[in-house]
Amino acid sequence: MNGKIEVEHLSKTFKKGNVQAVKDVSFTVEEGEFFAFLGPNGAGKSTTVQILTTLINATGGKALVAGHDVIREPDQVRRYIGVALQETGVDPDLTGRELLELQANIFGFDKGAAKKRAEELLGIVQLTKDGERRVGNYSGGMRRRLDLALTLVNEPKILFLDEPTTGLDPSNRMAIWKELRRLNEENGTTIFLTTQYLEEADSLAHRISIINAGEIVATGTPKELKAQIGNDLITMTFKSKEDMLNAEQLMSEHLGDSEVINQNGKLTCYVEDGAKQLLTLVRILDEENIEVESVNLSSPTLDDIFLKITSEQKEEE
Ligand SMILES: Nc1ncnc2c1ncn2[C@@H]1O[C@H](COP(=O)(O)OP(=O)(O)OP(=O)(O)O)[C@@H](O)[C@H]1O
Repeated sequence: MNGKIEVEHLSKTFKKGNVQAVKDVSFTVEEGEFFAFLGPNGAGKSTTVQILTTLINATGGKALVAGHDVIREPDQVRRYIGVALQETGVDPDLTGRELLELQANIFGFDKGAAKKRAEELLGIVQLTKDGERRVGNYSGGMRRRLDLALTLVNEPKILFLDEPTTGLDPSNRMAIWKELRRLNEENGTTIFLTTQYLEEADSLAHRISIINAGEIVATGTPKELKAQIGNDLITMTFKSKEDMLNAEQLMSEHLGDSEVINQNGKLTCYVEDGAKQLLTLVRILDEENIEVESVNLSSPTLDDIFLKITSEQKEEE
């Protein structure tokens, strides 16, 4: 047994609607690695998690989890993994403690051991004082923390988390982040996490793959990904839409088409020598009497990379 995830040319087409949700995806997650799958709604993140956790079958390619084939040896795979999916159906009438004890029973703990494990896990996810409340009355954040505790009952070697913090307030998000970091660092748990939040992937993961429309479009450490898009980022806003469109044209002529992105009323561009380019651009716009409202020069964040890669893809399509 190893704590690796090995994926080769994985594809999934849903017959219903003929949707190709995952297209020829390959990656490896090393034992003990914290890996994030980052992508927008509908990118194929949940589908990939469902395939890797044996809940649905791929229509092409191959995946090994903990050294076992997800299609031929699903029972072996399930022995070593923990899964927290986006929607979990639990009985709302049971208390948090009862649910944890039930889960421990399913994993073969006897009554005493199940009680002990439930107590430990309630402590880890800071739900000890809410353990006797019915899960139906838990808040969203409490539910997520309970979901995480449920996945930890059998001390999985590999943990799959599908958007574990979506919709949570900052303090609940921080509590989950802290626990995930601890599991990865202290227990050596391999973690595969999907997220739409760039700062989440940036802050937690050793490596990130960006997935868009079923395809991996970039992979690297957060630092490598940031380095991919050039040194500096210039952002400008304009007094009017007309000025913005004219500026877009002029800036594209100066910098080359692919370098200027028009998004949410702003123009952004990635350049090697930010300060020098900024002066040139302002001069060009001024000559044409285009009124610039604000100008900003900064280093790129993961957010910017994501925007750049996905907008390049849209252009290709
Ligand atoms: N059971 C299904 N039948 C048909 N199409 C599906 C099914 N499940 C997912 N899809 C489609 O596959 C694509 C990928 O969906 P998926 O849920 O994997 O994306 P996601 O990245 O997890 O998005 P989100 O962040 O919204 O959860 C979408 O177009 C979705 O509509």
